Amino acid sequence: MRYILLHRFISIKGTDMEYASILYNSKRFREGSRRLPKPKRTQSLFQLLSEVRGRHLALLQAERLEYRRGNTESERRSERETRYSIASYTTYAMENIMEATRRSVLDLMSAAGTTMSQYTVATACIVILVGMLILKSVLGNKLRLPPGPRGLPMIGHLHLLGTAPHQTLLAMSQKHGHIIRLNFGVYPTVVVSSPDLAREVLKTQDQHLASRPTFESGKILAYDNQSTSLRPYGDKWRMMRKIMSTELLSGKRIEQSQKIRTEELRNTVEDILSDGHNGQLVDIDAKLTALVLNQTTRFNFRRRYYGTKRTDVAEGAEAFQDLVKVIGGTSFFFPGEFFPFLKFLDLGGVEKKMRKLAHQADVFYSSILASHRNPDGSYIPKDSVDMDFVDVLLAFQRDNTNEFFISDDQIKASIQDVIIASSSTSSASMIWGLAELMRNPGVLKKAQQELDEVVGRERVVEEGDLARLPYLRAMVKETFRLHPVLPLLLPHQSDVDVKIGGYDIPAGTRVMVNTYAIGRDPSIWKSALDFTPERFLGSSIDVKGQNFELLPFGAGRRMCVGFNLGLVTVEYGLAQILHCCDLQLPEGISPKDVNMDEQSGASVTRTQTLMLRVSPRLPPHVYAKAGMQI
Ligand code: HEM
Repeated sequence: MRYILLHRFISIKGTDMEYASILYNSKRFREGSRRLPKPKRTQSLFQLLSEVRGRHLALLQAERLEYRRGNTESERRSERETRYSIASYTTYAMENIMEATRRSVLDLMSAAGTTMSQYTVATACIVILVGMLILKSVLGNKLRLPPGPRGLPMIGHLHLLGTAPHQTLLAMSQKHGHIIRLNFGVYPTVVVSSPDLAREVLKTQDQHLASRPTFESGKILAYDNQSTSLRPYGDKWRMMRKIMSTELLSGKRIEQSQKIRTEELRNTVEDILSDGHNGQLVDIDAKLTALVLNQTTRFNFRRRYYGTKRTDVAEGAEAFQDLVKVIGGTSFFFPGEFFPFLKFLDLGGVEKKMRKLAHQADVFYSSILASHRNPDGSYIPKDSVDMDFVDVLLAFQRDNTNEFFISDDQIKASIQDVIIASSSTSSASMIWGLAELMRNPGVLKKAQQELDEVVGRERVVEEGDLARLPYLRAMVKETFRLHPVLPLLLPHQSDVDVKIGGYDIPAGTRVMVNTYAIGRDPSIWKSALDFTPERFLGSSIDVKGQNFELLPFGAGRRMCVGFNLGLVTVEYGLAQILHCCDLQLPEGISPKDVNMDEQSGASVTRTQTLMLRVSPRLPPHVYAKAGMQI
């Protein structure tokens, strides 16, 4: 406390407070200070203060540099140890400023009544000044925090969130306003729910809010939060993001991978129609999940792990499918995530389960890396069109001219990132779209009519046709509006004190944008809860992060790096299925009975599996021409 109060008059800035508390809480830091010699009695308060200030600022500067580099917590810790001596001196000096101040006061008292020396007068002035500054920082620095519901001691508002937090937060914003402040365990969190506030977070203040919180689950499951999506904002994050956007997700690479998308889609249509033969119900969730996972793993490391009738399913397919199922079924909600001081108890054994899962996943990622390193030490030539994402990362690792080294763990974290980020989102979006179409047969009919008019019935739809299918694309936007699969985006975190909507948001606050609430706001959207793609026809509203009323991929620095790929995957996938398949609800179920209940996991999905009757829509020779055996 003394450290923090003194800190405030040495350098009064939010981020510094965060660094200071990290340092103050470090055990080695405090131990170090005890080993240092006592201050000289002759050292004046002035001398002590200026020395402390110099050393203290050097330390803060170094700490800031680490933050800017985007180092994870363990990387920051190890670098901090090397600056241990500066840190310990600072604490030692802080302790002794108190001592010097006490001595000055005693001097002042003993000087009273006798001749006051110049030194005593100056010291008295400083003591008064320091006292005033401390008082100001304690009393005068009242923050204007956003409103919010009353929370419970310790747990804050965690108990209110339920199984679909975005819905609870929408209800709270209707009661308390478009910006609310909550505590999730020990973490203060601000949630905004209007386009204007979203713009402030993701555009105006983007620079200060582009970091991510440190997740306890990410420490275990994402190699100490080393994935692009979880890394703190800084140089290392920038480097990984650049590799992803230029090497993996550039327009050219997406175009080159069109063949993979087409082949996998045709396999899926074949599979769906074969399963639906004789009026059998088809598990659409399973088919679309397998589709996107095959597209993703082929695109990133040339393997496919799903497909019952095909021979090119890779070795270890069962292990991969099990892994995906376990990740999907694991709850990342555990007490240690919100109360780090309870972590050692591992209540419910969740942490133990996560460690087992992390080990299982690591074995799989290690095998992918091994298969990309030829036994004779040769590699796929740089700039070859056959290079996949893992090849690109390994080439980067070998190139020692780069500013940062990419470790194997970092590559594994990136493989996991692309698998989770691309598959769970794209398949869930397609399933939501199909469920809405089954609830709205008029929209389904219009979308299929457009396909027949533009593509006809003598060939199957191609990715190049999408530009000429405005209704289908409007239908996809409407799906994103009502069913954003990451409705709160990923949490952002402020790294300095900022203002949002006129409220003070102290450094270290987690900030979320409720795109679900924005998408359903009746003051923005007419008949907000109806599924009406027509609202986007002739409208300039897009999903590319420029229109803050529609943000399925976020906006700004942390916007989804794969949004182009995600969008084309969803549009092309839906177009192909709608064009090739006649879709019917199970007998006895009417459109209004289609259940739209939601559950939150890696992304927001339907609670019920979408089961449909499916039959061919096109003449048999068209499927044969496209290489499908129907
Ligand atoms: C329909 C499909 C997709 C949707 C709806 C979606 C949505 C999102 C959203 C909302 C975010 C968080 C933005 C924020 O925090 O402000 C995000 C981040 C991310 N997405 Fe996607 N995404 C999709 C597909 C993909 C694909 C195909 C990839 C490809 C690899 C991908 C990779 C990522 C990554 C790496 C991040 C983290 C970016 C960062 O923190 O810098 N996503 N996505």
